[in-house]
Amino acid sequence: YLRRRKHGLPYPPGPKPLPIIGNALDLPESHLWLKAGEWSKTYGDLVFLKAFGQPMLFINSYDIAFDLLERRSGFLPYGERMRKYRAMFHKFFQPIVVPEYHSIMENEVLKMLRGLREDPEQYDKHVRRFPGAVVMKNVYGYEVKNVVKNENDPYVAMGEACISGAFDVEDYLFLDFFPWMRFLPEWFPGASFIGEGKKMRKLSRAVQFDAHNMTKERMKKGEAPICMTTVLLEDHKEKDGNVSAEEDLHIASASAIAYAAAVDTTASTIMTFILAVLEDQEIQRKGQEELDRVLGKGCLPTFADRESLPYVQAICYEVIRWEPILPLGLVHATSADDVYNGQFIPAGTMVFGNTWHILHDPVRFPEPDAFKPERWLEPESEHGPIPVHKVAFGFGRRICPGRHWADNAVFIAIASILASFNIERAKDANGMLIQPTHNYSAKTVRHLDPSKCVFTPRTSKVVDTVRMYSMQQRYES
Ligand code: HEM
Repeated sequence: YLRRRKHGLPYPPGPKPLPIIGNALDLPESHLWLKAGEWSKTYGDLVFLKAFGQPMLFINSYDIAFDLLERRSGFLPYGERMRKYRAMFHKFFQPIVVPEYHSIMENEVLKMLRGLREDPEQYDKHVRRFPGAVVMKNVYGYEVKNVVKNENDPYVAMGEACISGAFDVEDYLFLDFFPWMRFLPEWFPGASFIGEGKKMRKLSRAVQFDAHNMTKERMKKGEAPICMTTVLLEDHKEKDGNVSAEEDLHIASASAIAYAAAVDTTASTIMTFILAVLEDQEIQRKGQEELDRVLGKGCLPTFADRESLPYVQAICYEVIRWEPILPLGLVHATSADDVYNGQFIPAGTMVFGNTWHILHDPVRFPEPDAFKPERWLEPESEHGPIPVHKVAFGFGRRICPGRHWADNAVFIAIASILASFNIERAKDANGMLIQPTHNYSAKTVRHLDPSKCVFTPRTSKVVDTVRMYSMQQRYES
């Protein structure tokens, strides 16, 4: 209050706070992005709240997000450790490096197609395996086991447990408001988070180090393929040929983060594509028509075909726009007091860029809830769609470092599924079509539940390609 008085400026507008608890009762239990969008109708595109003294700022327009998070990104700094990780991610996920992973992606897509053909009931698992397998190869040079054989890959199982635990932690966000609660004894009613915290700490250490140490062992034996871990370890060797414990920890952490950040986001995006097709078969028909016309029926696309497939590309953009996987991005905090358009933003404010709202703006995206790839094919105009990659991957210097990788992985997965299968709604025991589910978890990264559907191979040529590939795999193993 005294700081604000010093500036003599108002906070940005927002719902009226109550004494002590502030706006705590205004915050919904889930789908905060929708509520924040609603507030913009009353308060404008910059909405300010305080819950138990914690200031929060919601940015509901692209222009303000660009101003505050891109132009003034200095007001959202990051620490030395994050700077280091970002440099590591950049080295392996920047646009000129990602094409080096194309052959791995094309190869892993074939395994996904095989999974979808042989075991369609578990289609979500095969979709999830794809980004996981590519990133495990990129990061650790490790070949993930197959889902078809129902083999549980130990590293993937551990990674999955850690990701799901990380999202469960969101149930304990109240600890940010009542930090003293961490001093409660574990037996205290409602203090189960202490035990959960201990479990998560153990798991996250295992995720950080198990695959990392496995790669180091393989390096010693001269068996490790070149990957992010081997290159970084070589780069950070000191004069005595060893990597310091501190650098080793940084490398292990950056690799584990890359895995966790890549799998969920990419898999959820591909799942959304399958939902869009189940909702509207016309999308599938048009995508397949383009693929057949450009490549010939039964041929699988490669990255070399991308430029010739504008409609398929438009489907990829629309999938990312329609159901943003991180609807409020990742929350940031301001490090210093700031003034924007005559309004005071105190240091320590949690800042949320409302990706969902920006990508559902009815002016730029007419009928925003409809899945319309065509909107990306229209000539660019001043009030036309904002390129999806400028919003869905965050803003400024904390922008997603994996966006080029994700863009490539999503394209090859969607184009290959379209070329290979007709996906339709399954029928129930009475022969009635089963409605697809729109059930997304409401956590930071949204997960879509699988729908009941049928994958029918489109041509025997695709079946043969996938089968030949499977035979080759069996022969090799
Ligand atoms: C469709 C897929 C993806 C989407 C929609 C997505 C979206 C995002 C968003 C919105 C952020 C927050 C940016 C911000 O704070 O402003 C983020 C951060 C991040 N993403 Fe992604 N991402 C995807 C895929 C990936 C992949 C494949 C990787 C790694 C290979 C990755 C690595 C990261 C990392 C490490 C961060 C944290 C960066 C930081 O805090 O400085 N992401 N992502």
